[in-house]
Amino acid sequence: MAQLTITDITLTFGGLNALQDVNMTIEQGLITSVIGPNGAGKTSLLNCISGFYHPGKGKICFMGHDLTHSSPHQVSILGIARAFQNIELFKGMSVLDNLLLARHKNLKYNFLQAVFFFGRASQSEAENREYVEEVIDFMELEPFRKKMVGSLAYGVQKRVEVARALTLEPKLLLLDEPMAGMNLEEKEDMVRFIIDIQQERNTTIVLVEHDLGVVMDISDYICVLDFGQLIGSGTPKEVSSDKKVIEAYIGEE
Ligand SMILES: Nc1ncnc2c1ncn2[C@@H]1O[C@H](COP(=O)(O)OP(=O)(O)OP(=O)(O)O)[C@@H](O)[C@H]1O
Repeated sequence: MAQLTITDITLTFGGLNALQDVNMTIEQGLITSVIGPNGAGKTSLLNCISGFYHPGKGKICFMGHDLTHSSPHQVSILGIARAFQNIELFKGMSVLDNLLLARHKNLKYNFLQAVFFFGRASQSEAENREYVEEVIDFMELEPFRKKMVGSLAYGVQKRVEVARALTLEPKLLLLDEPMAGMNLEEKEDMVRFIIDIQQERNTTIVLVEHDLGVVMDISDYICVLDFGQLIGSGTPKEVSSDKKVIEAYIGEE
């Protein structure tokens, strides 16, 4: 079943079409990877889905909601979370505090209840903490929970970035190069986490990743962009034997 449909979107910067007439369907529960050479439009696509950019033309629908012109906050409330290519964490705060802060949007109490910390305020706070602790456990971040994010190894920071997105209880998780700059062991760990997020948390994943070995291994479906246009899509097997794709991208590797 389609969870997200992208219909004919075009995004222009000055005279440059970062995305041109792109159509894509993201199926619920699957890992869909978006690949393409540098500058192909992959991050621009994630920016359109997550409300940071608004396409000049076309439509983006998520579970029946038109989010073409929604803000990042509205998109996140609908159940789409994103882990950024450049880690977007507060480096001077602990892992636990970063995750609690991200979860802030779920607080369900008014100003008075917050000031006196009664009723819904204390209950909501307890539920948030419980959820964050579960995410810490799931992402195996227990040894780092009180550590400042800035003091952690890069691979662990990337894992915290994914955990931050998970605290929003996403139905759709957008991962922008989650393995960039990682060593082999860190990559293997991240691959395992991505598969667990899909299978155990029943979360749809859109993955932008340059490591084609990883992409071919874990994707259910692959979309290939080149100069802002969708030039191919299909299963890893279909895409890897698509002549146009080989010419534009895989042939370069
Ligand atoms: N804010 C912006 N202003 C102007 N041009 C932009 C902006 N964002 C992206 N672009 C341009 O749009 C095109 C697509 O960029 P985008 O970052 O989406 O590509 P990408 O496939 O993610 O590349 P990479 O793999 O290098 O991250 C590029 O030519 C880029 O220079």
